[in-house]
Amino acid sequence: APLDHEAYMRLALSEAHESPPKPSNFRVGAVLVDEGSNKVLATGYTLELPGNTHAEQCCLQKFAQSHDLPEERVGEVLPENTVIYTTMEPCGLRLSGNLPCVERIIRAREGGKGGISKVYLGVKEPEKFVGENKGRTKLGEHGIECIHVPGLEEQILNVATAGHE
Ligand SMILES: Nc1nc(=O)c(N)c(NC[C@H](O)[C@H](O)[C@H](O)COP(=O)(O)O)[nH]1
Ligand SMILES: [Zn+2]
Repeated sequence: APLDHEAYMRLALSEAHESPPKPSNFRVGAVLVDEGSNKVLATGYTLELPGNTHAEQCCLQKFAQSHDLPEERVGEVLPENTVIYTTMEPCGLRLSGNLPCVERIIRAREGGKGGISKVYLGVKEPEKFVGENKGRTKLGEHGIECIHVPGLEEQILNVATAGHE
């Protein structure tokens, strides 16, 4: 059955609502999906896991941990046709200096399997913290397709910036 992209993006948006508001980041939700079986592999939201974590990072870490692996080895266990839905495009640079999610998504291709082949995003990152996000270009250079899922932009941005004064 063809994937219902809007349904998965709505699920990611519902995850974003779980994120504690904070002025220095965006409240984002993400869903890791096996496109082959149409199954949700993991969900995540900003700050869900300890350590100033991002939504996409939480998906990868939770799935890796469900296989007793650290996040950096998630590529060893991802199904062939894994994709990720994220309400906001993956970060290419973080003010905290933590490893950006674009790098984590590219790293997931190591480990010999297909890694993440597509990133479905609800909105581009506003240029509030790090200026223009160049992550989509870098993902494309590694054969990872970025696809905009339209229709939820206003709701996504309202949730994302709720912690900002
Ligand atoms: N795609 C995405 N998912 C997230 O879960 C999240 N919080 C951001 N936010 C991007 C923004 O650029 C960074 O939140 C700031 O640059 C601050 O960096 P930290 O979050 O403190 O590492 N972007
Ligand atoms: Zn990130």
